Parts: sequence; structure tokens; C-alpha cells
Amino acid sequence: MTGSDRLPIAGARRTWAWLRLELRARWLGSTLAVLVGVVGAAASVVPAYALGVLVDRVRENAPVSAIVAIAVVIVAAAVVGGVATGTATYLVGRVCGYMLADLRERTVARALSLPATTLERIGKGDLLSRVSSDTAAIGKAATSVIPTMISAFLLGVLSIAAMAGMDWRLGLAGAVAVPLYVAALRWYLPRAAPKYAAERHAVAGNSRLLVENMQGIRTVHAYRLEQRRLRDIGDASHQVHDISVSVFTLFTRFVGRINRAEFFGLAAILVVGFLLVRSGAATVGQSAAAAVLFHRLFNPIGMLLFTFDELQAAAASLARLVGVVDLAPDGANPDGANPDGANPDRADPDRADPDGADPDGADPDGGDGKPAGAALEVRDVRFHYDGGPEVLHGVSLNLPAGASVALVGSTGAGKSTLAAIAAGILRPGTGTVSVGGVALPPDRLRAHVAIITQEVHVFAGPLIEDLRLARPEAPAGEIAAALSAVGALDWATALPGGLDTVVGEGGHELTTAQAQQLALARLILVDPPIAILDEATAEAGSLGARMLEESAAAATRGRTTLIVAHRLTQAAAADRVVVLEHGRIVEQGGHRELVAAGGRYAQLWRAWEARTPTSSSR
Ligand SMILES: Nc1ncnc2c1ncn2[C@@H]1O[C@H](COP(=O)(O)OP(=O)(O)OP(=O)(O)O)[C@@H](O)[C@H]1O
Repeated sequence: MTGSDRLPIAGARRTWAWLRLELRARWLGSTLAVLVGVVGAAASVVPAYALGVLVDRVRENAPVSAIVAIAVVIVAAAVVGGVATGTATYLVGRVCGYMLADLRERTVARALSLPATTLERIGKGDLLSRVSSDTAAIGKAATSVIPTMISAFLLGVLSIAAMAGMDWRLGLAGAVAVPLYVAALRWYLPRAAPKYAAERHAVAGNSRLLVENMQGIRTVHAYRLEQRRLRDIGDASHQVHDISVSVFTLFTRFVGRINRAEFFGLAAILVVGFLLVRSGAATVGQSAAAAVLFHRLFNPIGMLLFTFDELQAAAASLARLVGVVDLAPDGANPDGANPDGANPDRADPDRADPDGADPDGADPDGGDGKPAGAALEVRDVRFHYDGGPEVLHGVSLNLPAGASVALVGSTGAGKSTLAAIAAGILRPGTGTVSVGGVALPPDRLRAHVAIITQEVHVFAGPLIEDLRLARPEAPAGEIAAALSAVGALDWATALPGGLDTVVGEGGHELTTAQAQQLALARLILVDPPIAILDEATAEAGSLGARMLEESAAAATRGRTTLIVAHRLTQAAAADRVVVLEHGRIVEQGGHRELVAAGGRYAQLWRAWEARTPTSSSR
């Protein structure tokens, strides 16, 4: 798989920029969280400091009242520290939580706006893993790792400052550990970053493989691919396992380096403290307080360093989410890579025509005008898939309003591609698609053209809700009329729960023909001026196919219709037949006219008649 087969990942600079922008937008909450965190850290330093004073007072045989006063300070500081640290954790988690919710919404919104071809190419597994496990990784960091790190960092800075406040040499001794910690981190981070990225990549690949195989389970069974697919999944799982083990090994070596830093830091404080006490430059209490302060840091510094890997994992996840958010709505990567794989020199329908002239009066900027009527015109369209050869070589097609045109041709001629371009599902490399004389970009085209493809999806839920997807406010009467028009009312009302029967995954299973009738009923409810049927009847057996042809005819009556016709009886019934071969229109005209002409269509028709003798009755 090439790099463009995956969703893009934002670079470090872009991820930081996103983070800065989000923090700036929430500056009040962020500032408050840091301020409360500082109060918490300061209050946490006080007990250790007070402990040192206590040691000195005890050694000086100070009165009980002095000891009690110190004890009160320790208790009060502990309470304030606990409350402030808890509040800071809450505030940080809140700011991060809102940022994450926003990011997740934007990721899902952008993912839903991706063209079907992009989603097909990248597979849904990668996307699912981004909105699920990547979001979970960031969520975990937001609620536990980041608050912990902030409080550990603040505590570390204030503790060193407190040690230096007692005696600068104690501060310096404590600071001995800092370069060792930094060295440990610098050793670890560059090794860990690619390992975490590889781990996430492998996990995403694994989940993609699982989703693909579950979705294609019938094909897997049909071709007896179970063992091979299981082997692939096993290999992918082993890869994840191996990477996880190497991540853990690296982590334990990192822990060893942290322990070394702690050892040297504490040893330095004890030695310096001993020398200072012996020379009379510091008290026993101060040296003890410095040692306690430093020891008190073991835990938070450990947390700070240990959670760095989780922070890195979260940063890798964040880059993956920002990568999706930054995708152009058509799936193109904003940094110039083009994951959609459409022509790099493709015409941008939102860009003004450099010539400024449009012989048909189509809007020169490609789509601001209002279509007048339901004529559909495809002009000079060229297209190639993802680095593949060109499959349409300058195709032009004209459907007057209300006309029905059948598109026929051999397998791989480009019929489905042309249909998808005419419906606004694919963006043409060059050329335009116009409705009512106005060239429209794909997203606007979809408002005028509805397409039914062979892969009709039945959404899980009550059948009536499936139909209401087309028009949520459709009254029951209209839904029944739509079902009746396509010949589906009888079987739909005969279902165990009538129109409320739960269909789709996990529910009542519909036949392919029934699912296609539902799609045709949805078409009636959407009521588009232009309809495109791509092999809507090809799947069914011959009796079912004839019934579906009638359903399709009812659903498209009065609409400008383009039918990708594999059953040539559909072509015979259309106003005009267009023959596409190798990405070029080679013939067009009425059915009788083309049969009489003895060209490619006549050839196809003879072959069709030979296969299905009853069709000659048409
Ligand atoms: N998603 C895709 N990625 C890459 N190439 C594709 C894709 N879909 C179709 N093609 C290629 O584009 C060419 C035209 O395919 P298309 O499906 O449009 O032909 P068709 O006439 O509809 O064929 P059929 O009648 O078999 O459905 C074929 O060579 C096909 O292999």
C-alpha cells in the first residue's frame, strides 16, 4: 500500500500550531488552571520545608507551642495543596476535554464529508481507529497524564527553588540530577517516538484488516479464504505484539536511567548537606528538608518522565486527528499530497474559467448560477483513478430534461465511472457536468442528481426509518405511496412488524431485489429532477430483474434519467442508447436505429438476445 492509501498525519509544526491556537482560544481556562497548579505545588513544598524547621526547633529544645505552630502550618499546607492540586487537575482536564470534544466532532464531520472513493481506498479501519483509539489515547492524556505532568513540573521547579532558598549549594546539589534526567529523556524520546508511531500504525493496520474481513465475510467464505485471511490477521497481530514488546523493553531501560539520576541527586544532597552542617553553613533541619524535598520529587518526576511516553502516544494520536481535520473536503491532502488520487491537473470547478467564456452560457465560475431545468450535460470529461491509466477520454453526453438515456458497453468501459461523475460522487479530472445549463461542482451536483448503485445499503433500524432517511418529514401516506409505486408495499406490509420491522444488520434480512426496491422508493421520496441508476437491476435473477425494471421505470418516470444498463431490455426501453467503449462514446441513437445500423450496439443486442431468447419479444 502506498502512503496515499492512508489518511494523512499532520507534521509536528502543524500539530503544535493547532494546539497553540486552541489554547489561545481558551486562554482564561488555561491560565486559571496553571495559576491554581502553582498554588498547589507551592503548598506541597511547604510541609517538607516546615519539617526542616521542625527538626531544628526540636534540636534547639523549642517550646511545644512553636512545634504545634509548625504542625498546624504543615496540616494547613497539606489541605490547601490537596485542594489546589485537585482543582488544577479538574481545570486542566476540563480545558483538554473541551478541546478533545471539539477535535473529535471536527474529525467525524470531515470524515463524513470525504468522497466515497477516498473512504474506499483508505479503508474504514484507519478512520475508525482514529476516532476511537486515538481519541481515547488523547482523552486519557487529557484527564490524567497532562494534569499530572503539569503539577509534577511545577513541583520540581518550586522544590529546587526552595532548596536553593535554604542554601544555594543544596539547590545546586539537587540540580545535579537535572542533567541526568534530561539525558535519560533525550536518550529515550528519539527512540520511543518512532516506536510509538509504528505501534499505532500497526494497530490501525490490524484493525483495518479485521474490519475489512468482517465486512467482506461472505466473499471470504465464498472463496474459502478463511485460512489465508486468518494468517494475515495473525501476522498483523504478531507485528503489533513484537512492536509492543520492543516498546516495553525500551521503557524498562529508561526506568534504569531514571533510577540512576535519583541516586546521584539524593547522594549529592546528602553529601553536600553533611559538609554544610559540618562547616556550620547549614542546619541539620535544612539539610534534612532538602533531602526530603528531593525525595518527595521521586514520584512526580517519575510520573513526569514515565508519562512522557503516553504524552508522545497522545501527540502521535493528535497528529493523526489533526491530519484528518486538515483534509480538504474532497479528500485531498492540503500539503500537496493527493490521497484522492484524482488528476493533479484536474479542473477546479470552484475556480473561474480563465477564458471567461462559456458557449452555453454556463456560469463561468463553475456553479454560482441557478440551474434552469433538469437537462444534464457532461462535457469533455477525462478521468483516471489513483495513479492508474485514464479511463474516460473526453466524454460528452447530453440528456435533455425528462429524457431517459441508457449507457451500455463492455465490462470496464467506464460506465460506472461516468455515472459517478455525472452524479457528483467523483470529481472529473477535466471537463464539466452541468444541470440546466449551469456547470456545477460535485457537492452542488448532488443536490440535483440522485444515484442508485448496485451496492444498496439497508441501514439497521425500522424499515420506515430507512425510507425516511430520504426525507425525514415524509408522512406515512407518502411513504406507502412510494413503496406502492415500486411494487414493494405488499411484501413490506406483510413483514412481521409491517413497516416498523427492524431491517438491516442484525434485523430482518431483505433480498437484494427488496433492498433495491427500497432504494427506488427512497428515490421517489427524495424526488430529484435527475436520476442515475447504475446497474440497479443487474443483480437480480431474471424474473426479479424484470420486476425491478418496472420498479425502476416507475421511480424514474418524469425525471431525466441515465441508466447504466446491463440488461439490454432497459436500453431498448430508453429514449436513447449511448455505447461507451474503452472510455469513449462510440455510438448513440435510438434502439431500433442502432440495431439497424449493425454497429457495436447491434452486436451487443444480438449477444443479449442469444442469451435471453425471451427478450426478442420486446
Ligand atoms: N475504484 C477504482 N480504482 C481504480 N480503478 C478503477 C476503480 N473503479 C473502476 N476502475 C477501473 O476503471 C475502468 C472503468 O471501470 P468502470 O467500473 O467505470 O467500468 P464499467 O463500464 O462500469 O464496468 P462494469 O460494467 O464491469 O461495471 C476499469 O478499467 C476499472 O478497472
